[in-house]
Amino acid sequence: MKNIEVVAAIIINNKKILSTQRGYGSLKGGWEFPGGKIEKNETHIQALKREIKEELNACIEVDNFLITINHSYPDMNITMHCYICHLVDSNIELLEHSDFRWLSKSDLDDVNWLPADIDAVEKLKNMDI
Ligand SMILES: Nc1nc2c([nH]c(=O)n2[C@H]2C[C@H](O)[C@@H](COP(=O)(O)OP(=O)(O)OP(=O)(O)O)O2)c(=O)[nH]1
Repeated sequence: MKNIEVVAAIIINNKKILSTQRGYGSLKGGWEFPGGKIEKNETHIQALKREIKEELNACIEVDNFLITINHSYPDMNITMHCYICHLVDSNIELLEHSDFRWLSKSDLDDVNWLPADIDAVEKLKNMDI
C-alpha cells in the first residue's frame, strides 16, 4: 500500500475557513483544505507555500500547527499535517479545484469533507478563530 505525506493549509480570513472542492482523481467532488504532497527535502512550510501558489496562485503565511491526521483510504495511507494559515493578499484563483467556499465555524458541516479531514474540522469547531 502506498504511504503519502501531505500538508494541508487551513486558510482563515475574516473568521472564515477556506474549503476547496477536488476537481480530479479518485476523491473528485470531495471538499478539502488546499495543499498536497510534500516533496523530497522540503519542509512543511515550504510545501504549504508551494502548493498554495500552484493551486490558488496565492501567497500565504503559516501561523500555527493544528493537527496531524493518519487516515487509510482503500488504495493508500495518508499522513496529513494541517496548519492554520492566512493569505498575504486576499485574491485566490482556482487553478486545480472545481469550487471553493469560505465557511464560518457554524457552516463547516455544509460541505462533504474528505474522510481524512474530519478530525481537523471537529477541532476547528472548538477553537476561537
Ligand atoms: N490537499 C489535501 N489533500 C487531502 C486532504 N484530505 C485528504 O484526504 N487528502 C488526500 C487527497 C490526496 O490523495 C492527497 C493529497 O495529494 P494531492 O494529490 O493533492 O497532492 P499533489 O497536489 O502533490 O498532487 P499530484 O501532483 O499528485 O496530483 O491527500 C486535504 O484536506 N487536503
